[in-house]
Amino acid sequence: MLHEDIEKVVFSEEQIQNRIAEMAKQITEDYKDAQEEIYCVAILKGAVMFYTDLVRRLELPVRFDFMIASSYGNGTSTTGSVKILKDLDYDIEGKHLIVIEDIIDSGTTMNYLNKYFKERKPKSVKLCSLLSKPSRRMVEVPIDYCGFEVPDEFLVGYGLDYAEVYRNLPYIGVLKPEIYADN
Ligand SMILES: O=P(O)(O)OC[C@H]1O[C@H](OP(=O)(O)OP(=O)(O)O)[C@H](O)[C@@H]1O
Ligand code: HPA
Ligand SMILES: [Mg+2]
Repeated sequence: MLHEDIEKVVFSEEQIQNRIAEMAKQITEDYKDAQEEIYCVAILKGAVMFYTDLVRRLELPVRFDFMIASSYGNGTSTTGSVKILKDLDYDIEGKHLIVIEDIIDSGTTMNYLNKYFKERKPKSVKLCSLLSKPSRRMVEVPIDYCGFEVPDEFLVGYGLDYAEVYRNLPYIGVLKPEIYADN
């Protein structure tokens, strides 16, 4: 039903948490002299776990903001069309923005959102993603802080879903092939 559906664990809870601690240290160092507060924007739902674990380790004054963007539906490849289901709460003009994502896969979502952010004239925008799957990239997306590069496998857990399930796993893994509806 949950753990039983996992074929293999790709990153354990401990590996994820250790890497997040390193990333948070780096970000804290990079922004320590920033005069203004930092706007940390989670791209939900996938980024929920990573966001909350990362921001609590940042030793910086940050503001929370959330966008909800969706493009995968119930499948394992992008539909190519990104829907914004919730917009930012704040006006980001002149602000430092750190965009926090769970995964950059084809790059479609972040390519779309990058244009959207730039139109709103922030002072700076950096992208922080726990995972990157470079072999699937359809459009180039520069990642400023990347947790792990992953091979071409559909991953679940730690925020990542298949058909909205498995987000609550504390680790990241690959499902057994028989779980996929299109098999
Ligand atoms: O680089 P891409 O190919 O665009 O894939 C990455 C995006 O796909 C996932 O979101 P999804 O649309 O599944 O929504 P979710 O966050 O609610 O799961 C993930 O959280 C990223 O936002
Ligand atoms: O590998 C993935 N797993 C879950 N959601 C995703 N969205 C893009 N890539 C993935
Ligand atoms: Mg998803």
